[in-house]
Amino acid sequence: MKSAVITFPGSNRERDMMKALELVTGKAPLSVWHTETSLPDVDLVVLPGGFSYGDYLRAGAIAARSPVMDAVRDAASRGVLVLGVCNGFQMLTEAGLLPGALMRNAGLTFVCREVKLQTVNRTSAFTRAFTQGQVWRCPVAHHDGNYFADAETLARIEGEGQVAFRYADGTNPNGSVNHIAGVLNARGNVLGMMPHPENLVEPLQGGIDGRTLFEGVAGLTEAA
Ligand SMILES: NC(=O)CC[C@H](N)C(=O)O
Repeated sequence: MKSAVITFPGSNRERDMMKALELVTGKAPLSVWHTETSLPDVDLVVLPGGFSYGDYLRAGAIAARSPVMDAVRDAASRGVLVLGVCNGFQMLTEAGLLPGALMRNAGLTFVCREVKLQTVNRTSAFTRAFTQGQVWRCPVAHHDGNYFADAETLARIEGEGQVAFRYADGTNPNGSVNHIAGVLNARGNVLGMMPHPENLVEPLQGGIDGRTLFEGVAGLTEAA
């Protein structure tokens, strides 16, 4: 599987993401700077976490207007897989590639801890390697992770199965509506999520729960 990770000014999880992808897929991703106007021919494009443009204006808002985002939009429309983690999720909502918005955490503080996620839709490449309803561990680190969508949008994404992950076991760290931690586009090839699966892929990190997502993307395993 060929992948590319886009770095923006202020990204800080791009290396973690590249290491996780190489570890799980056996192939090093390409690194793309945000000023590029085209993308290499890849199966997966990743917008990593961080503090692009210092989170000025709104987290992800300025990066969402980067030159490379037109190429990301084009890739998504062609069915290429696009994954946005944390700041990347914020960029995808700001770019209109995913519904809803990420607001300031309900507790108004930065949260850096481990949460439990439940996989509630396993029809996408990102979620197919999980079992239905699987609860898994994943770290979060953000101050704007409070997912919100208006009532109409919420009813639509819930009805269409676009909610990929929910915070489970009372671990919602930010007040997200319906405990939503990850959202798919209608076609299922774009996923945004606040937690960081790339930070739980080898025993040295305290667990390997995050590997399942990358295995699904790479088509390595598919749960029954
Ligand atoms: N780890 C991250 O990507 C953080 C995203 C963003 N800067 C926030 O704090 O909400």
